[in-house]
Amino acid sequence: MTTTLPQAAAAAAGHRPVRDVAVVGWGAIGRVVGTALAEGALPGARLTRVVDNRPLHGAPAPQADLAEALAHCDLVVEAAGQGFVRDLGTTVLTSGTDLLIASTGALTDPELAREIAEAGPGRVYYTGGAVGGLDLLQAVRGLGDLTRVRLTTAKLPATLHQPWMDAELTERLRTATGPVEVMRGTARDVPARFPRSTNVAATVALAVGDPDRVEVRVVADPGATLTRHVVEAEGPHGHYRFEVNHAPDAANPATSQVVPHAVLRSLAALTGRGGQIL
Ligand SMILES: NC(=O)C1=CN([C@@H]2O[C@H](COP(=O)(O)OP(=O)(O)OC[C@H]3O[C@@H](n4cnc5c(N)ncnc54)[C@H](OP(=O)(O)O)[C@@H]3O)[C@@H](O)[C@H]2O)C=CC1
Ligand SMILES: O=C([O-])CC(=O)C(=O)O
Repeated sequence: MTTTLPQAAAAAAGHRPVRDVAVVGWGAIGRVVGTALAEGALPGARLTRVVDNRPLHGAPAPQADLAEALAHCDLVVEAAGQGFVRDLGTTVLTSGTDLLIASTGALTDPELAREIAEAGPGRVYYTGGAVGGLDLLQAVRGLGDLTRVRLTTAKLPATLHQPWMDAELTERLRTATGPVEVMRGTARDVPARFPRSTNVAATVALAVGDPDRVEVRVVADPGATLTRHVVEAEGPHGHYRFEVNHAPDAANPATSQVVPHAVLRSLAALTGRGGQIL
């Protein structure tokens, strides 16, 4: 059994402290992340509690409410949805617990973004999730502002249907035989309209530093058996294009299969594991 030492003592003894992790949201992302942690996939982290709206059977750690989870962890992985970040993100941080967020779309609300940024002593982190190239876009900002940033997301129509859509758009999605543009906007307004499908826009905005600068197109494509995200950016020092095509999760095709593995990669960095590309 691994023993957790207090951080300072562990550092003095040359040991890396083991992070106690609670996963909130036991769905397409949380289930893979939590199972991997419980199986010891990440030596610097262990699963201590699982939080979900529904009663769980066979989870590899005790199910708990958030208060109990916070008493048994020093890091919460949010894999629940934007609502959790909005309602309970600051609760996690003010308890002194770090928070790794997947539902970055919640941060497009400027007031919440400010509250989360100012809350502590816990620290907030964001996973890159389904998009890549964010490290480079952040680095490029050191040379000056990007002048244009665009994200095009194409997904299967059923994953993009929303309660606010009118009958005509709903019918166009249902009967689409080719790509249908369902929204054009910015990373400020798109993630709130597609809360389970376009957090990537908000994540690109976090890398770029400005949600209003990121132009977003959301396309429903019956041929998109792979979910596609294309990030294009340009500035005085160069231009950049990152395209990813992901297999969707079988049970929840709104989410790409790679996302829990992006979360695990974020966790590996948080545990201070060497040999990481940061
Ligand atoms: N950054 C990125 O690239 C991506 C981010 N995401 C974000 O991650 C979230 C989770 O994705 P995914 O795992 O696919 O979603 P799933 O719907 O598969 O799983 C989410 C689980 O969390 C539960 N849940 C929701 N709200 C709460 C809450 N407040 N407290 C406890 N449990 C809760 C849900 O229960 P119930 O269904 O009963 O509400 C469900 O069991 C998405 O909603 C999205 O915001 C997703 C994909 C990519
Ligand atoms: O998983 C994906 O491809 C993207 C996604 O759902 C999101 O950004 O919310």
